[in-house]
Amino acid sequence: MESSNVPSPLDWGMWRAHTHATLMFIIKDGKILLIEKKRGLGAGKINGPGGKIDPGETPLQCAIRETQEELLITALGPRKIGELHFAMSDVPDILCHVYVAHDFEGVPTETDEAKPRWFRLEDIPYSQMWSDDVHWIPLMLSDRTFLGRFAFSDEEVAWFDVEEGVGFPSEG
Ligand SMILES: CNc1ncnc2c1ncn2[C@@H]1O[C@H](COP(=O)(O)OP(=O)(O)OP(=O)(O)O)[C@@H](O)[C@H]1O
Repeated sequence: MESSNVPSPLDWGMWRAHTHATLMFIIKDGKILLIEKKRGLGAGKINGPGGKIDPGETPLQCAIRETQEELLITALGPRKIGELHFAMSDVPDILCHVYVAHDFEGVPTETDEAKPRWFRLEDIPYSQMWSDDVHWIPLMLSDRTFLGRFAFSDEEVAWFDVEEGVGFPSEG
C-alpha cells in the first residue's frame, strides 16, 4: 500500500460520491490505448475512454458504451481492476470504476470527444495525465486490483492512499 505520510483532510467513512463514472483501458501487444480528451472534465489531458454512468446502466455497460462512443470500438472481455474515489475541491466528487480489456472489435477512430493514441507500456505520458494516474496505473499494468482514494486541491493530489488486492464482484 502506497500513501501520503500526512493525515487525510477528510473522513473517508463519511465520503459519498456525487458522480459515478468509468474508465476503460485496452492493453494489447505491449501497448495501451489512451485518448486525448477533447471536451468535458479533463479536456486536453491524456486518459482512458470513459464517462458518467447513465441512469439504469451498470458500470460495466457504461465503460463499454463510453468506449464505443469515444473511439468507435467495442472492448472484448473487460474486467474490473480498480476503483478510484476522488474528493475534489472544485467539481463534484467522483467514484470511478476502472476496467481493463485485452482485445476489441473495430478500428480506434477520432470522434468529437476523443483522439485515440497508442503508447508503449514503458512510455505512458504521466506528465500529460491526471496527477493520480501515476499512483495506480502501474498496479493495473501488473494485473493487481486496487482501491485508490485521492483528495485533490484544484488539479493536484493533496493526499492519497492506494490499497492493493481488493476484490470486486465479477460483473462489477
Ligand atoms: C481527478 N482525477 C482523475 N483521474 C483520472 N480520471 C479521472 C479523474 N477525474 C475524472 N476522471 C475520469 O474522466 C472521465 C470524464 O469524467 P466525467 O465526469 O464523466 O466528465 P465528462 O464531461 O467527460 O462526462 P461524459 O462523457 O459527458 O459522461 C471519467 O471517465 C472520469 O472517471
